[in-house]
Amino acid sequence: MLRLENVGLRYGEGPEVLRDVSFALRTGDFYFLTGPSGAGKSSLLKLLFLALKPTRGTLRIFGEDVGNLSHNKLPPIRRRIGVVFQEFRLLDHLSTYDNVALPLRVAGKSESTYRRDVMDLLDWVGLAQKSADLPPVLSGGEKQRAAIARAVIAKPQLLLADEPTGNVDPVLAKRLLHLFVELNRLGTTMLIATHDKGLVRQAERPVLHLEQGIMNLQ
Ligand SMILES: Nc1ncnc2c1ncn2[C@@H]1O[C@H](COP(=O)(O)OP(=O)(O)OP(=O)(O)O)[C@@H](O)[C@H]1O
Repeated sequence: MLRLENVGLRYGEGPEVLRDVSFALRTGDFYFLTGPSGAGKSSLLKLLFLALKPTRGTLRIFGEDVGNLSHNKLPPIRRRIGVVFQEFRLLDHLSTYDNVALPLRVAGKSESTYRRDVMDLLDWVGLAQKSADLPPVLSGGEKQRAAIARAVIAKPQLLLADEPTGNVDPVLAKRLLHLFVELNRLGTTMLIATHDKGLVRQAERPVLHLEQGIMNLQ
């Protein structure tokens, strides 16, 4: 479902921050992405979410050579991908409920078909009491859980998550891991960037490790 061959990335005229990265994910895979700060994890996730294009090499997602696709071909591919951004990117003028429901609304679903699912998911991530609140009054960990709920609500084919447990305590991290495992069991391919060694140990999934832009399978 996703294949990188000798992918390189540089920002402007700067040095390469990803160098000859090659790996493939098959449908149903569950990988962690680790590496020290500045290794290139977020940059790699941005490539996979089509926010950036490789400066060399090839990147295929869902069979499409996305490095060479025109901009108007990208949105339908993006809609098949759920993303948890490191900085959450919630919409401040929408309630927590409306933020989480957004991917379903954008997909043209009517509220009566998803209201129960959104409330159940908010309940699972411990935000049922906050469903009417706007993001600016949520704590960092609450925003993170809302961002995760929004990324998973539409059961995407691929989930990319950047430090999804960076702002929550170990008990909540375990609960969120359970959510990712369940989503993966239902067919979503997972790539989760994390510094959380406990999370990686508990999940017992393979690890892609980036170091100065070079990737190794651990
Ligand atoms: N927009 C940008 N313009 C120029 N350089 C950038 C940009 N974004 C990231 N970089 C550089 O790319 C390199 C990799 O950064 P990236 O954010 O991908 O690392 P990371 O592994 O996700 O780090 P962290 O764990 O701290 O989030 C760093 O040297 C960073 O300074």
